[in-house]
Amino acid sequence: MSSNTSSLDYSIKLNDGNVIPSLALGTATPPEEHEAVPEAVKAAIRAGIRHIDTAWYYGTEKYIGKALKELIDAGEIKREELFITTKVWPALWDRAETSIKKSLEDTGLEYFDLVLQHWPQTFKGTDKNGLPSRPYDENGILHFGAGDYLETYKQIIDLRKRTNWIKSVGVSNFHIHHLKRAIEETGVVPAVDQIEHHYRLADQIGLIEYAKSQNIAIEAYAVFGSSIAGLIDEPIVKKFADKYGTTVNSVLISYHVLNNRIALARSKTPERIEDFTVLTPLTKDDIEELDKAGIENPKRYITDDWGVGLGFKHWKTKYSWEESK
Ligand SMILES: NC(=O)C1=CN([C@@H]2O[C@H](COP(=O)(O)OP(=O)(O)OC[C@H]3O[C@@H](n4cnc5c(N)ncnc54)[C@H](O)[C@@H]3O)[C@@H](O)[C@H]2O)C=CC1
Ligand SMILES: O=C1O[C@H](CO)[C@@H](O)[C@@H]1O
Repeated sequence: MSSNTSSLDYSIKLNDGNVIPSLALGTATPPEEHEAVPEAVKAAIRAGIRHIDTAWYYGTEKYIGKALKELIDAGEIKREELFITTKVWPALWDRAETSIKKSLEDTGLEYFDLVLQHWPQTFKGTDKNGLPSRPYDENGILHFGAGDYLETYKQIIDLRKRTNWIKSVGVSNFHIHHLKRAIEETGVVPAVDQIEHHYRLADQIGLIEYAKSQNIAIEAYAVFGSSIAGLIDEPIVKKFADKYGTTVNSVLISYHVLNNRIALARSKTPERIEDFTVLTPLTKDDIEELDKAGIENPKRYITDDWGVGLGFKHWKTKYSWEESK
């Protein structure tokens, strides 16, 4: 690896032959920050990032679309140079076509490079605003188990055959048993599994090994510790940033990129987004040290377990457990 290698130089060939850039800008942004999304997307693309991760659920697709249109119209970038991912949310589990159509309309795109099933879960009903988002009832219970979760993956596969909307098909938050079932029942191995992963989430190691055995690429989310940026101030991360003269953002991204995983990273600050592209040349020993620290002190930031068995045992979400059976 030369000293001027950048995380932008890394990409992965998916099991369907398509190539995915190893670094993506994440866009799961709180509503009060949606207006900042176009500038973040523009900053990312201007910094050389070619991969944008979004989802119907995030409500940010029209803001992404605005930025893309501006850059494409100005001749700064071509659509085919970008890799854009969307996802189908569990409340739309049996309406993948509706979901993807809306995502296409909002982004103004003609196709997505990757469409993921967001969770191996199905929700019933709508929220208090009438939206199929997180449909908690008046007692604060989220009713899930509306149908067979695999229906969503099957519908996305079918849509790829019937339309020109989708290049690659994948899943998110699937554990080993979900992946096995998806492969057995459809014969289509997901191109990626997008999961929470960082050095403090040691319980993903088995899943990652299984994915590798099936040639499923791993996309890591919450690489900075999600919305609370919980990993940014960790002394061990700072230590490696200081050792290599880089930033904590660069260390946390490089941990994945150097391990052949895709890192999804979010910020609305252009200077930080530029730091995402800097590679920290972590050695095998550095990575082992990070892994060891995580095994000793594990942490999961996204606690929407919804009974899908991701291994997080310490969080009480308001769901009706009975309905998941
Ligand atoms: N498939 C799924 O279920 C999920 C997918 N995702 C995807 O992954 C992306 C990344 O994950 P996120 O949860 O957004 O979190 P993240 O781990 O990328 O952290 C984002 C937060 O860190 C802050 N931050 C970044 N650098 C910082 C610094 N140097 N100092 C202080 N704060 C800093 C940002 O302002 C933001 O609040 C999402 O945006 C989304 O695209 C995220 C969660 C779940
Ligand atoms: O993608 C997602 O983002 C939210 C929170 O960041 C999470 O619930 C969902 O899976």
